[in-house]
Amino acid sequence: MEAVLKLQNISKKFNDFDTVLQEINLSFFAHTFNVILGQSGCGKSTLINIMSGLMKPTRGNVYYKDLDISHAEQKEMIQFRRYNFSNIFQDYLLLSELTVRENIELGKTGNAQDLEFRELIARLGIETLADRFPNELSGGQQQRVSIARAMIKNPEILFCDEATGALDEHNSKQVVDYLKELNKTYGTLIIFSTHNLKISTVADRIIVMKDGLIEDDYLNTSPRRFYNE
Ligand SMILES: Nc1ncnc2c1ncn2[C@@H]1O[C@H](COP(=O)(O)OP(=O)(O)OP(=O)(O)O)[C@@H](O)[C@H]1O
Repeated sequence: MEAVLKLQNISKKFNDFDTVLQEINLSFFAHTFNVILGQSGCGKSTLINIMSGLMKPTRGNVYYKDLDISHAEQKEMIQFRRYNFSNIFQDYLLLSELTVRENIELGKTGNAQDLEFRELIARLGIETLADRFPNELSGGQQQRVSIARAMIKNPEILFCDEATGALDEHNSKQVVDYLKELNKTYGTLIIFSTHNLKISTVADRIIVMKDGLIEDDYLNTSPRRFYNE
């Protein structure tokens, strides 16, 4: 099977002394749900930023299929990311003066690849919330809106950096169940970072990070669902 995303010898230093990532080699395959598991400060966000093209590595290369995205010009990268990648973060980053529908529609490309709005919000269990404003929603609902905004362009890869970090256990499990559903329905390759071992059990593959290194990398033969079984 050919990798969709391939990291070769990725290292990152923020100054001459602190090496945050050391010689990381990883390949990610189409339609899979991957978790990067590690304690706070081990380098998960830095790795996700580099592999999604938001940050340049100090050394090494990131390939999307045959394209080296780690050395692309910023303008080229913005255009590339617009159609192929989406990121979600711990903060939902919704615009408070826009409704849920308007926030989600910001993510559209206007191309045929865009998903159908109604179907997508139904898959995320937020179909009754389209006309509300973000401050009328719970944290879990706001994160599902930010997932819908990221997903509406039907990206090939969805990067989720501590996307459940601000949620309680119940809402975290619900959000990862919904992500799993999107991964199955649309075939989106998901790369999800977390420090929460329980949350990682939904994944097809678990990559364990420690101090800027990959400590373990294994397939999960029986990925679980929390609620929607
Ligand atoms: N822009 C930066 N400048 C200097 N050091 C940085 C910068 N960004 C991150 N670091 C350092 O890199 C290390 C890894 O940080 P990173 O945010 O990647 O870890 P993490 O595993 O995502 O942690 P968390 O789960 O707390 O977000 C930390 O020691 C952090 O202080």
